[in-house]
Amino acid sequence: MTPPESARGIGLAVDIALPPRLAHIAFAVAPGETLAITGDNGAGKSTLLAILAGLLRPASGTVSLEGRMLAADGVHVPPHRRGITLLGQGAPLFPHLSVLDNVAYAPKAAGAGRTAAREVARARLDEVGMLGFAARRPHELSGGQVRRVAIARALAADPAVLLLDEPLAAVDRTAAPGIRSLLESVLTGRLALLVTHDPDDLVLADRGLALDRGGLSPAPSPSSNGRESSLPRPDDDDSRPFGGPVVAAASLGTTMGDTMAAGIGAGTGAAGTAAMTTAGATTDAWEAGRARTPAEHRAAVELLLAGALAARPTMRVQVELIAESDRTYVLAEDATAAIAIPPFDNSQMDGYAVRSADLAAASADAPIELPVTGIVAAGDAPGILEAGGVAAIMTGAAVPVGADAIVPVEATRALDAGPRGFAEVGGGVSFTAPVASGTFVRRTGSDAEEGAVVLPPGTVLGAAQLGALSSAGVDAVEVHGRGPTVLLVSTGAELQPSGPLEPGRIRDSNRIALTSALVEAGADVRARTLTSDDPDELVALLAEGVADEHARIELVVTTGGVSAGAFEVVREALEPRGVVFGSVAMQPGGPQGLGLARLPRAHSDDPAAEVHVPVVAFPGNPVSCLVSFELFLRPALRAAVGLPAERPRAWAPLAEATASPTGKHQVRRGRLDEHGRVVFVGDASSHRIGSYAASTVLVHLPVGRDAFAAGEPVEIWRIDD
Ligand SMILES: Nc1nc2c(c(=O)[nH]1)N[C@H]1C(S)=C(S)[C@@H](COP(=O)(O)OP(=O)(O)OC[C@H]3O[C@@H](n4cnc5c(N)ncnc54)[C@H](O)[C@@H]3O)O[C@H]1N2
Ligand code: MOO
Repeated sequence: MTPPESARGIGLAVDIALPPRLAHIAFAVAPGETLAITGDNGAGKSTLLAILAGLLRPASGTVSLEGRMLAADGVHVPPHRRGITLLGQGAPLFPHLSVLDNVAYAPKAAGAGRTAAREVARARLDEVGMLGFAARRPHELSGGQVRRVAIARALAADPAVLLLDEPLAAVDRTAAPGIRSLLESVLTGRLALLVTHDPDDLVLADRGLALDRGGLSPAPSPSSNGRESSLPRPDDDDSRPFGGPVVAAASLGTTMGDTMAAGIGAGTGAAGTAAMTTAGATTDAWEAGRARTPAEHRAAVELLLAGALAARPTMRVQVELIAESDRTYVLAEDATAAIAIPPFDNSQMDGYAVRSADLAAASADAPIELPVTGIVAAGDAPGILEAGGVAAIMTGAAVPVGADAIVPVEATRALDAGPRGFAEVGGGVSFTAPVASGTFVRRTGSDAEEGAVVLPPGTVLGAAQLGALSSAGVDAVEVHGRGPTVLLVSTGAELQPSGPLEPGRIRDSNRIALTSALVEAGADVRARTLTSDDPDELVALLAEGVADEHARIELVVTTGGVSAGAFEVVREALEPRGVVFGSVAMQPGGPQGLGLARLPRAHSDDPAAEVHVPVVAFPGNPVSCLVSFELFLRPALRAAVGLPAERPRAWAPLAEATASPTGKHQVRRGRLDEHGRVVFVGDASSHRIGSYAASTVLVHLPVGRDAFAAGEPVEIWRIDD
């Protein structure tokens, strides 16, 4: 595949503050050059690609391509007008399209007719070895196959600039060499950025830069692919193409990239399904003046928070402290057995340790009598069993060397019975049956071998897990730390935080409900109530909260003041400061706000000084804000601290017929009856927090339907765990 005409003469120049730490990075990529970017997790490599693709706005700085400004103060060329294609790590396929049409989507979006687009798609699918799967739907493919189709889709766009984020990471091992050589030919002479951990991938690049938390530096061993480009190249050390050294800019406080994530809904609008984010393919619904699907909005929230939530610190905690704590701890690393479980061969029964060969001829008619040569109690060091003798042994005691089976005491007869039916040392025991070697012996390491992984990362440490760690001699483990520190601000002049209610006032129940929800998702919460509809007061409160050195706020969540009323305090305060407000085609939770807010820096001598903080603005209705939290924020927060992101999901038939707004994905509250059918609790009104509290499931009624019949299966999320 040769690069398109449009790739000729292009150079990419980047000079930005990179979230989350706003390290100043500057570099250029020459026409035809492939630049590899390596470096730490969480340093911002994927964020950098998202900024170049136009999915995120840089907090400050410029991105230009062939002299054309793509991003600068006041400039944001949308993703589909950049001529840049991003193959992101997720790069999900459209679930409702065939493999062929998924790949044909890219050339079609670029203006090709259906037949021509499909022709291109077939060629690309052939190159990745997936032509035989053209008619299949994505759910019929393995993870590695999905990745190959995503690669084909990225290449089918034939972009002037290609951004590849760990392109081979999810490709099955057998297919990887073929895909690598395909990429090699695709990248030849094409301007590309390749983010990778895999040293083997560096062969694809002309040059490497390492990105760490401080910024960029030349990669330790920039590897050349040996290709000779006839196109002009930057200087060898051009991590500083603009003359100055690469410096880490002073942190502007808590930060994250602004976003107007491009998202393509799954078409069904099913809440919670990951949105498609393919730069170059589409534009953001809000930017186009449309409502986002829930999936699109979830993707936008996740993009906004990607920097704040990535690579959070982990910590080492004593197993004993975890057992005593009421916090939920999640393993961040493999826990490996320091000692085997069990640590030595031991008896599963009270009885006699024997050499099975000695009893081979035993039968009821011809019992074998053997002398007791010793007694082994649990805790005794293992002894030796000589041939022709047996040892009385207790459950959990070490099996003597030489013994290979245990016969329970009740299956024997002591010739001179001592205490509890056991023969005394020196007495005889009669055996009436042979015993297979290994019987009732708990072998060393049969539960976990020494050095084996007892529990993988992501394990929630409950009673059994902590017991296993203790058995395996693990005294301390690496666990996830807390999630982000969140400033939760509920707004509304009607709110009364405490005391007997005055006329027209209500309790600030969102503050209580969302504090609990955020804590359950691992966050640290600082909650405030703004009992005013004055935007300046909200800005002052936020600026003050974010400036608090001790709190180190990483995310602001607000409730209320986002819709169409006369006093929409959140919208009025934050719309001019970079937060974007729009609709999500769902009910409840229709009006939403999201973005990186530029706030005045409190206590600064410079009146122009700003801090930037991500803001997720939920509607004020109590059900709306909790459902919004469930769909948009909870998964990302929980995933960031290693907790299972999603609610347990299932399908269940409706016990009763219901109506739903056609143009919206509706989320209702319900319970399961004794036949496992969904019964609604309360109606769809979003003030009914009491009905919500009595519910055990959230019920999803997808967009595009206005009526659901009794007996029809619907998706439910369990919220009672
Ligand atoms: N003309 C229109 N009116 C409304 C629209 C619309 O599109 N056009 N959208 C409705 C929808 S949908 C929602 S949801 C709400 C969202 O409103 P706001 O986010 O602006 O929230 P408020 O107006 O401040 O409050 C709504 C509702 O919730 C109660 N509330 C607010 N905060 C709390 C709290 N902390 N604790 C308990 N209850 C709270 C508040 O008293 C209101 O009853 O707008 C609709 N209107
Ligand atoms: O969409 Mo509002 O959130 O009905 O209730």
